[in-house]
Amino acid sequence: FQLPEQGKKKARPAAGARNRQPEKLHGDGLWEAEETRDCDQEEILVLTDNEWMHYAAAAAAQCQSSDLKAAYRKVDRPAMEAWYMDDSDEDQRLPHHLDPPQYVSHEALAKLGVLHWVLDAVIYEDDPELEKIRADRGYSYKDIITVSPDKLPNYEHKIRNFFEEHIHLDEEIRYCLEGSGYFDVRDAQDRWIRIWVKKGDMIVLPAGSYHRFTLDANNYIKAMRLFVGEPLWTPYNRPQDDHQTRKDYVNHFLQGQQDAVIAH
Ligand SMILES: CSCCC(=O)/C(O)=C/O
Ligand SMILES: [Fe+2]
Ligand code: NI
Repeated sequence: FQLPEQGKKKARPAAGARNRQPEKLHGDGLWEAEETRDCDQEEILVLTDNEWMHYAAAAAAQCQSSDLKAAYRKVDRPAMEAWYMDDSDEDQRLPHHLDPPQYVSHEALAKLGVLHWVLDAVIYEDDPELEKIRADRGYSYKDIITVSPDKLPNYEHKIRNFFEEHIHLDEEIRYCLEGSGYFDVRDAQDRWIRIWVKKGDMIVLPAGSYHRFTLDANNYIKAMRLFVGEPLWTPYNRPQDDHQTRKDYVNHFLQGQQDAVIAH
């Protein structure tokens, strides 16, 4: 693959893909890398998702400009989707969109303290970008969990517990290496937001945030679990409103957003 020269090249999703429903952007979508070699010469490369991942990763690794690096990372695959949930009792593995769907931006997730990166899961065993995040955030511990009916011992019991609304006293950090699943979080008005995590998505749910996890209809996820120090996976099921970790989360992330709604 050609690598970008600083400031000269742009990359964007294939034009046809932009008008499709967000779900269809995943998987077998094609990407275009538009390379401007000099002022009047342009070349469009059409790449598969996998090729594009490698192209973008290589470009980011060799590029000097941090602005350009960010631009390449941003478009290297479709954004992780999140949406408000309906309140139907149907199978938890279904998407549970509102009608019409109401998507939630990454900025709105960030206000709830939910962090997100897209990494190249193909190279997870030796990925400088992952190692940088681990070093920056002190994620000294890691292991891998596979959640599927045939791979996870005591599957039924565990999947039930994952879907009980709970908090942890530390961040919940998960990096999806294969498959997919839903992490549900509460917004400041206590509405459920469903976050669809797929291969390459790494998310952090803050300590004290109510959340739950379920597989989607594919029934399979392989994820890296990370932690600062010795891991504690203990869930504290809702209600935990008197727990100091919960109070700290509410004060830090939700209070301002709740006040803003009341002021309207
Ligand atoms: C994909 S990791 C399984 C879910 C989990 O570990 C957890 O703690 C959910 O809240
Ligand atoms: Fe959890
Ligand atoms: Ni993001």
